Order: sequence, then C-alpha cells, then structure tokens
Amino acid sequence: MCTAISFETKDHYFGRNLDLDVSYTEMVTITPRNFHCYFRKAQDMMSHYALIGMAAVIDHYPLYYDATNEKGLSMAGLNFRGNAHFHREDPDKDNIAPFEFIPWILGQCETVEEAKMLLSKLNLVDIPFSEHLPIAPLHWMISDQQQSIVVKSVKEGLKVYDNPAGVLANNPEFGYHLFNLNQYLSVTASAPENRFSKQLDLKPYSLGMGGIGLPGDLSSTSRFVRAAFAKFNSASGSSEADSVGQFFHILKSVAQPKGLNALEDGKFEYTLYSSCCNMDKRIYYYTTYDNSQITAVDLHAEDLDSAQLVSYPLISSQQFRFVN
Ligand SMILES: C[C@H](CCC(=O)NCCS(=O)(=O)O)[C@H]1CC[C@H]2[C@@H]3CC[C@@H]4C[C@H](O)CC[C@]4(C)[C@H]3C[C@H](O)[C@]12C
Repeated sequence: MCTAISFETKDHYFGRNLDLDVSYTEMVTITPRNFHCYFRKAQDMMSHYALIGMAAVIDHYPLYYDATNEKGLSMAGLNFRGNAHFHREDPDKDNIAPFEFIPWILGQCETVEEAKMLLSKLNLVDIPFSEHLPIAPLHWMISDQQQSIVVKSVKEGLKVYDNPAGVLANNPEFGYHLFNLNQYLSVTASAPENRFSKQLDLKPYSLGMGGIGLPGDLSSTSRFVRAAFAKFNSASGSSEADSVGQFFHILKSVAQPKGLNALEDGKFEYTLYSSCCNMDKRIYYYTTYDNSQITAVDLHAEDLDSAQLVSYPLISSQQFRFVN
C-alpha cells in the first residue's frame, strides 16, 4: 500500500509513503535538464525541466516512483492492482510506457493545466521496462501548487479526475475514496457534543473523542480517510522545519509498522520510506523505515544544465544522537 498527499502552509509540499516488502535499491535521483531522456515510442527529449525524486536507476534510466520538477509540478505512482490496464499502441496518440510517464509529464509541464493538455492525447502503452521488470499496475496523483488530479489507465482508456482531497491511496478506484469521506462527516478534531440523546447525560471522558469512528486499520480506504482527516485538520507553523515536520507526522498517521500487514509468504508490507518535497524550493526530504532522521537533497544545489543523472543512496541506518 501507499499513501500520497499534497499539503500547504506558506510553501507547498508533496510526498508519499512507499509501502512494500522489498526495495529496488531506490535512490534520491536528480535528472538535469540535458539528460537525454529516451522514450520507446515517442520523440526523445534532449532538453527538458529538471527533476528530483525517488527512483531506481536501471541501465541509466531513472525509474521514478515519485518526483517534482523545477517548476514544482509533482507526481507519484501508487499501486492500482487488478484495475490498471495499459493499451496497445495507438497511432493517433502519444504512446508512453507507464515507466516513462513521470519524466514525460514532469519533463514538459509547469502546471496541472498543462499536464491535462498532454493527457488528452496520451495513450499509456503496455510496454514493460524489461523482461525482469514487468509493468507496474499503477495509478498516479499529479499536483501543482494549486490543484491535484488523479490519472488512471483502465480497460476503457485513460481517465483523469480532479482531486480536491489532495490524497491518493490504492484500491478501489479514486471516486470510491472520495465518496467514502461522506461516511465520516461527523468526525471532528474538537470535543464531540451529545447528539445521541438529550435524555442521557453523555459527555466526553477523554480528549480526542471527536475522532471516534475514524478507521484505525491499514487498508487503503482507511488510510485515505485518516490521511485526509490529518491533513485537513492539521495545524502547522509556517516555517520550513514546522511544515516538513508536520508533513511527516501526517504521513506517520498512515504508515505501516513491520509485522502489522502480513503477506502470504511470511513477509510483511511496511513503510520503506516517506518523502516530502517542498514544491516551491525543490528540496526533497525523506525518512526511511530504519532512519527517522530527516535527510534532505536540494535540486538547486546541483548543476541543472548537466546531462548526467545524480543519485544519492538512501541513508537508511538509524542516527542516534547521544548526549552523554
Ligand atoms: C510497489 C510500489 C507501489 C507501492 C504500493 O502501492 N504498494 C502497494 C501494495 S497493494 O497492492 O496496495 O497491496 C511501486 C510504486 C512505483 C513503482 C516502480 C515504478 C518504476 C518501475 C516501473 C517498472 O514497470 C517496474 C519497476 C519499477 C521500479 C516500479 C516498482 C514498483 O511497482 C513501484 C516501486
């Protein structure tokens, strides 16, 4: 499972939890403007916007899980198992493989509106990266500083939805998650009032009781609700430290501790990493399951006119700060 959110204080932030049982040795990867970006069925891009995000780099190709470009436009791929469907080549459209989708959009677009224009002539084509890396059944959230959308490719074709919640999880399809929020409309961050019966003397005996009814489990639908509740009720200071800290706290409310989500073969799905990118400053922050210290990589500290990918391996061992 995964959860992605967009979030706003003084600046705008975009990030996600990546929940999985194995790592593909992903690294924080910068694609500078002149990196030769190769597309199987479309024109190569010799120059494009620079990108920063989490990617597995294989055969010199950045396979992005999530990324932000130098204009702030951001995108994350999350599992959409059993529902994602990719198509045969269509001569009337731009044919882009799912693993090329993030560089295709973020390389060329500054805003969600611009992305929508590219999406109107896009066909996500069923080409795997390689024999060893089959097509990942993903759907995507795309956000700029103003709005978010969700893009899915299903049997009927490519679908684009406005995403007023600025949250994405996994199955079922996005419309269900959005409607499902109605179920929780009485949940509140404040003390609840007795609407049960005036004839009974009912009152809160603990703080936090307004949240009773929020689902506590790790299912996709429950994570969507909890992430939305945390995000929309979140009180954050406007400094970078406050905002980034708060962002990770929101993601933690839907993170998966090891062991609580068991797979068949004795493995567990857990939160491998959490990311938070400042869309205005293009700084990519992350924590990993084993290292809760926040590590940061600044897009603008690199030579963005270069043609070489730059990757920073994840710092994934715990950093204890001893004080004696
Ligand atoms: C598994 C992850 C989603 C996490 C998630 O949602 N977990 C759900 C569990 S549940 O299904 O909801 O129970 C997704 C998110 C991005 C993906 C990579 C994208 C690039 C590349 C594309 C290639 O085609 C295949 C290899 C490749 C490296 C991909 C591997 C994997 O697929 C990644 C990591």
